[in-house]
Amino acid sequence: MIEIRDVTRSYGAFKALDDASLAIREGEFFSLLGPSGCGKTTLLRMIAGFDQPTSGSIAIDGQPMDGIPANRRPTNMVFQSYAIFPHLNVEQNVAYGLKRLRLDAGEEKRRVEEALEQVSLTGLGRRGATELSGGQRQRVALARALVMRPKVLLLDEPLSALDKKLREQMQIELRRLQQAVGITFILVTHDQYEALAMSDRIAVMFNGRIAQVASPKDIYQRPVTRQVADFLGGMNFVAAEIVEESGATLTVDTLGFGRVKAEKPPAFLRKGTSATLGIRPERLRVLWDEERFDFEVAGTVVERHYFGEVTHLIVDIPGLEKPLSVIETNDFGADDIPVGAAIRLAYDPEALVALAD
Ligand SMILES: Nc1ncnc2c1ncn2[C@@H]1O[C@H](COP(=O)(O)OP(=O)(O)OP(=O)(O)O)[C@@H](O)[C@H]1O
Repeated sequence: MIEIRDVTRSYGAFKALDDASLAIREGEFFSLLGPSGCGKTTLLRMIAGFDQPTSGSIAIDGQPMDGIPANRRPTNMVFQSYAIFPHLNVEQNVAYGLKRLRLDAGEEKRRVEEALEQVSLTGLGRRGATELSGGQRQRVALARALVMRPKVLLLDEPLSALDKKLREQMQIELRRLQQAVGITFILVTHDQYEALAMSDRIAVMFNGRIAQVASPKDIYQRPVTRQVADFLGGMNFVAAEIVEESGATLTVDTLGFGRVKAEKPPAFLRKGTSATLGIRPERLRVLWDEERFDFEVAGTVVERHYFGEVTHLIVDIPGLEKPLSVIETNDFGADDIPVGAAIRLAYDPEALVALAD
């Protein structure tokens, strides 16, 4: 649907986007995720036609977009600062872009009503734009884009101005909306939870480069580099030495976990070189009393932090440079484990991922 091929955008010697290639599928909810300045808005603006690649090409629906201005592309953009017109009411705001299509009055009205219904604003059409909450204003901005029936809706941090609770509610609504209208959504965000919660697939970006493209689950559970792992929530890193490589499996030696097997990430990990293993804090489980597990590490609790439904334990493991971070639910009393306690932790070897540095 959208083919981005070897796209670079330079400002002088600086590359805001550096040789990015990406294929976004039709009907997909796709997110561009990364820290501030990584180039995600630059890429979105080039898809929209507000900016041109220095080199490389973008095609939408098989059509090369070189030289095609924004208003002739099958895309529509919703901005972070949802600039709706304060002197117009909701209906007029939504109908604004339709004017140049010169539809007859009945058809225009139908399309506006349909768009308002899609964003759950039915009945608020006559409301003044200034008489709306932040969430409602964001919906007007969405309706205004949807009413144009784009093939691709581009969203540049559309929820970042909303408070946390409303943002979470809008995330669910946006996802529902995308599934209902069935068009391709491309979202720019620096919020990993937002990307995980809404997307079919995510591209994680750093310094103008795409580091990984995968489903939320794969990005979270199978990050390919340390940087991706770190950006998407907590991760324990354990230094490892690669002793054997067979197909997709690596055998590595670690000080804390001993010799373990881990799935090989794509590219450049060779026998004899060092690597990093990663394991998420929630994939470590406290073993109680006589409970035994095939895969255990033993250590001492050095810190305990209570978070209501979970407790966060920091556990010092002999041989490990850094203590492990463990997140345990409180249903079995993890919140009662005292600092200084000797504990054992179970882990599933499948939860250990080998990461490229
Ligand atoms: N017109 C410009 N001239 C020079 N540098 C620019 C220009 N526009 C963007 N940049 C630089 O390109 C890099 C990428 O910017 P971009 O806006 O794409 O980042 P981003 O990932 O969207 O970040 P944010 O989340 O902060 O919006 C930044 O370092 C930015 O300073």
